[in-house]
Amino acid sequence: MTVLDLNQPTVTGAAERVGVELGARSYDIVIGNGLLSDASHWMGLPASRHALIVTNETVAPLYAERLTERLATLYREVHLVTLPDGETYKDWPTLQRVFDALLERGCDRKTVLFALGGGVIGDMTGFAAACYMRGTPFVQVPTTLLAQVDSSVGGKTAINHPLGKNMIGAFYQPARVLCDTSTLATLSDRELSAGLAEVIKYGPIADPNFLAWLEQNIDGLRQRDPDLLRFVVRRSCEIKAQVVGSDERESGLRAILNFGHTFGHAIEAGLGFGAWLHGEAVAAGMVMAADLSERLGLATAGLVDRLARLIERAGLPTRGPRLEASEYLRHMRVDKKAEDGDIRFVLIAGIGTAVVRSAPDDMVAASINAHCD
Ligand SMILES: NC(=O)c1ccc[n+]([C@@H]2O[C@H](COP(=O)([O-])OP(=O)(O)OC[C@H]3O[C@@H](n4cnc5c(N)ncnc54)[C@H](O)[C@@H]3O)[C@@H](O)[C@H]2O)c1
Ligand SMILES: O=C(O)C(=O)C[C@@H](O)[C@H](O)[C@H](O)COP(=O)(O)O
Ligand SMILES: [Zn+2]
Repeated sequence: MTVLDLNQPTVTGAAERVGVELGARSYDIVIGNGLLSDASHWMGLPASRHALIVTNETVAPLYAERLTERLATLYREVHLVTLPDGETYKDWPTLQRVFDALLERGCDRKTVLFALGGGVIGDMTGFAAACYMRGTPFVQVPTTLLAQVDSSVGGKTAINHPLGKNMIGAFYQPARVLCDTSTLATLSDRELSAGLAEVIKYGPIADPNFLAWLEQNIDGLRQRDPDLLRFVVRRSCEIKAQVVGSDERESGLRAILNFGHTFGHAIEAGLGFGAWLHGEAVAAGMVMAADLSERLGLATAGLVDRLARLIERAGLPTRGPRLEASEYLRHMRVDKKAEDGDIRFVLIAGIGTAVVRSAPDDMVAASINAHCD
C-alpha cells in the first residue's frame, strides 16, 4: 500500500474528515475534539421522524444526554435503548432488545439508529440496522479508541455465536462516523491499551513509517496526549478507509485487517467471550502470527521481537493464555477466512506487506506453544 502523508499531528481545533469511497455507499469519518457539542458536524444526516440511540449502561450516563440534545434539534422523536455492557451481551437476546425498542416505539423503516459506545454497541447496532424492516440507516458515534480506529469504519456488523466470533452478521455501511476524541478521556487504561492493539496492527500490514512513529510515541499515547491520540485515529481511519474502499466485502485485500485475529478470535472463543478483551487477544495473536511468518521464512528474524516489544510497551499481553494448541486449532477451523477446513492466516512478508496463507498444523502449533503460557 502507498504510505500516506505522515506529517506531525495537527494541533488545530478544527475537525478532520476521512472519506470512505464506496460509490453510492460512500461516507465521511469526522474526527474532532468535542463533536458531540458542535452542531455543524451533524447536518445532512438521513432525514426521519425517529432516531434511536443504542448504547449501554456504562456509556449512557456519560454521553447519552449530550447526544439526545444534539439529535433533538434534528429529529422529532429521539428514543434511547440502554443495553447491558460487555462482549458476553453481543448476542441474540440483547439484539432482540433493540428490535423490541424499535417496534414498541413505533419506529418506521426510515428511523436512524445511532450507535453510541464501543465496538460491541457499534457491531450490534449496525446489524440491527441491517435487519430492521430489511434495512434502516445508522450512524456510528464511537467512544472507545478501538471503535474510533477500527470497528466504526467499514461496515462489518455482527453478533457472536458460542462456537465462533462474529459468526452472524452482515456487511452494512453507516451513513457517517462521528469520532469525538474527547470521549476517550473517560476510558480506562486497560481499554485504551486494547484500542492500541488495533492501531499497532496497521503498521505491519500497511505502513512501516506508522510503525516507527508508534515506537516513538507509544508512551505519549498511553499518557493520552490529545494531539497524538487524534493523529492515530486519523491515520488508522485513513488506512482502513483505503483498504475497505478497494475491497468492501473481503474478497481479497480486506483480509489483511484480520492480522492477529485468527489466533485472537480463538483465544476469545476458547476462554469464553469477555474473559480477554478483543484488543488483548489480537495483541497476543499478532505475536503468534509474526512468529508463524518467521517460521515460514516469509519475514526475516527480528519481526517477533520488534512487535512484541511495542505490544508490551502498549500495556498489552504478548503471550496467549494456557490453552492446548489443539484447542486453538479447533476454534480456528471455523474462522471466516478458512476454506474447506483449511485455516488461512494473515502473515507478514516484511513490514508493510501482508499476505494470506495456510500453514501446516505442526508449524502453527509451534507458534502457539512458543507464545502461550
Ligand atoms: N466491525 C469491526 O470492523 C470491528 C473491528 C474491531 C473490533 N470489533 C469488535 O469490537 C468489539 C470491541 O470493541 P471495544 O474494544 O470498543 O469494546 P466495548 O464495546 O466492549 O467497549 C469497551 C468498554 O468501554 C466502555 N466504554 C465505551 N466508551 C467509553 C468511554 N468513552 N468512557 C468509558 N467507558 C467507555 C464500554 O462500556 C465497555 O465496558 C469486539 O466485539 C470486536 O469484535 C469490530
Ligand atoms: O474490518 C475488518 O475487515 C476487520 O477484520 C477488522 C477487525 O479488527 C475486526 O475485529 C473484525 O470484526 C473482524 O472481522 P471477522 O470477519 O474476522 O469477524
Ligand atoms: Zn479486531
